[in-house]
Amino acid sequence: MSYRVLVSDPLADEGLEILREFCTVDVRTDLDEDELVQAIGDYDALLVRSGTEVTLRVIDAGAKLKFIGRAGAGVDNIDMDAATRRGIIVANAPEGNTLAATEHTMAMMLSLARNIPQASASLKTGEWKRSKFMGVELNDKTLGIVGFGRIGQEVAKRARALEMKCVAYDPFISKERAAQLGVELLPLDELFRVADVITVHTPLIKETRHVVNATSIATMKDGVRIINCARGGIIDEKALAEGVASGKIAGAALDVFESEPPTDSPLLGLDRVIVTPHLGASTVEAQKNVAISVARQCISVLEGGAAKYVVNAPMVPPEQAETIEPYARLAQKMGRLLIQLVEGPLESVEITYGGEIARMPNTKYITRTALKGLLDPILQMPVNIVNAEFVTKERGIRMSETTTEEAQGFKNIITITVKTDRMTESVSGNLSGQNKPRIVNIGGYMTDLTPTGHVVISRHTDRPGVIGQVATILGRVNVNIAGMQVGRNKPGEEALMVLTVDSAVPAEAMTEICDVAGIHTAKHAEI
Ligand SMILES: NC(=O)C1=CN([C@@H]2O[C@H](COP(=O)(O)OP(=O)(O)OC[C@H]3O[C@@H](n4cnc5c(N)ncnc54)[C@H](O)[C@@H]3O)[C@@H](O)[C@H]2O)C=CC1
Ligand SMILES: O=C(O)C(=O)COP(=O)(O)O
Repeated sequence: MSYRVLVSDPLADEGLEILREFCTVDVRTDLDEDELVQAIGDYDALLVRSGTEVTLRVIDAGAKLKFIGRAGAGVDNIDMDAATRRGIIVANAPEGNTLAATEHTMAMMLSLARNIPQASASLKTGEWKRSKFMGVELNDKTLGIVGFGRIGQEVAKRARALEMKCVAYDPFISKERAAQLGVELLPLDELFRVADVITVHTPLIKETRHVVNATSIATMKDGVRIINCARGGIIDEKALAEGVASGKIAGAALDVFESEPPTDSPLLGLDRVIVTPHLGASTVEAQKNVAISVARQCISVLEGGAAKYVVNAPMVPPEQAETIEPYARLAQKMGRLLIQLVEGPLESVEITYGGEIARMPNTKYITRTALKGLLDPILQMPVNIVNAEFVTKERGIRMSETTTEEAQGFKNIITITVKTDRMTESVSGNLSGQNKPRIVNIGGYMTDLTPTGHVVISRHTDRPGVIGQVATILGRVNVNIAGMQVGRNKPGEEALMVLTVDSAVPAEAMTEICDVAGIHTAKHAEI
């Protein structure tokens, strides 16, 4: 059991059992931030729910951390930039608790409409007040759904069954998808104007912070009811409390809060506000689902594999992996070759996808592996698929990815061009029959190189005697030449020579080769 996993929020036994088969697992749900910072250095993975703030300090202290798993959907409690910079894979379990959160939302809406929590509490104190708890029907009312993703859509299906009219706002969902579910997409301001009940189901991001605020509340119907089973912070709690206190808002149902647990929130003192302590995902079924999902992803990542729901790196669906992976491996080798051919700090990297590969949806993934190939050999920190783009940008290296139909006579071609403060170099590669990787062009000269092992790549004046001298030097240091290719554009001008050799070339021999009359540049590279 070489891997150690820290579980810092309650996780269902079904997940813990899977983890324990492969790892040493510590469940410690009582740690504050300082204690977590103290402890995390010993662990390869951290699994959380919403109760743990995975801050920059925690991530920085997690020297061995490779994986942070969120047993649930929302990842706003994890410092994503910090994890990404460190190359730590963050994954969640976004599907496992959708129905639990949906059903909780429906329960909240029905409770709001019929004052069930208040009536229950009143009766338990010995009262019998039937007129005080007069409710409203949901039938025929308009439900406004802000955020029409997994939960928003499931809520809509159930609200339609209650014969509510459903309208939704989500800038990333098509009208057609909404129409299939009998839902009309509206601009947000219009949704706020027409809805009798508003429920929010977005992630908490800067665009959604306080979307329900004093200004938007003023545009809503008098007597509107508002539900938040998504994230505290999507609704401005102060504005909500004022709206409820003034009677503008007939009631609010909250499962989540800006600060959890909410201590001195004015909302807790209002009769017309019903609350639950972040119970949206708290069903036996959902907890089993999310625990199993993160446990499996955790083990897969620790064993060098992929995670299904990575949040901070491009994901390749399993059915596309077979096509994409060989290109990713080629691009990584091209990056690795290029970095050994150039001198000086990198200024820009340009990656062009030509031919059929240009139409594939996962070029971002290939780009990151190319960047890993380029940067991993020269940086102290490990560069991987998670942090490759982040590290590139952080180092001020301009990066561009272009796609074109033009494939220079091949079916597919990838070209990587790098500029440093003193030179430009490019490498093109493709996959030939049976996905065999080839380097087909270096710096504008055609080649046909299998990218493995040691190579010497030189530019020289195309005249008799130069190649012979290089071969003599290599012979003298006992480096066997396995293959040779020379490319030139015109006789007598510059030519590019690629020598595949069976072992590394000593530095002194490379210096000697560079000094041969007629040699312009010469580099040894291991691909
Ligand atoms: N109370 C609880 O225990 C639970 C809460 N949640 C929370 O519910 C929320 C929704 O979860 P899912 O439906 O699973 O996520 P999802 O990712 O399937 O859906 C979120 C939707 O919000 C949309 N969106 C993004 N930016 C938007 C914007 N600016 N305006 C409007 N819509 C925007 C996205 O396009 C997406 O369709 C999340 O905040 C999640 O953390 C989820 C599960 C349990
Ligand atoms: O999945 C989510 O986004 C949730 O909010 C559920 O939170 P929890 O795992 O119950 O702390």
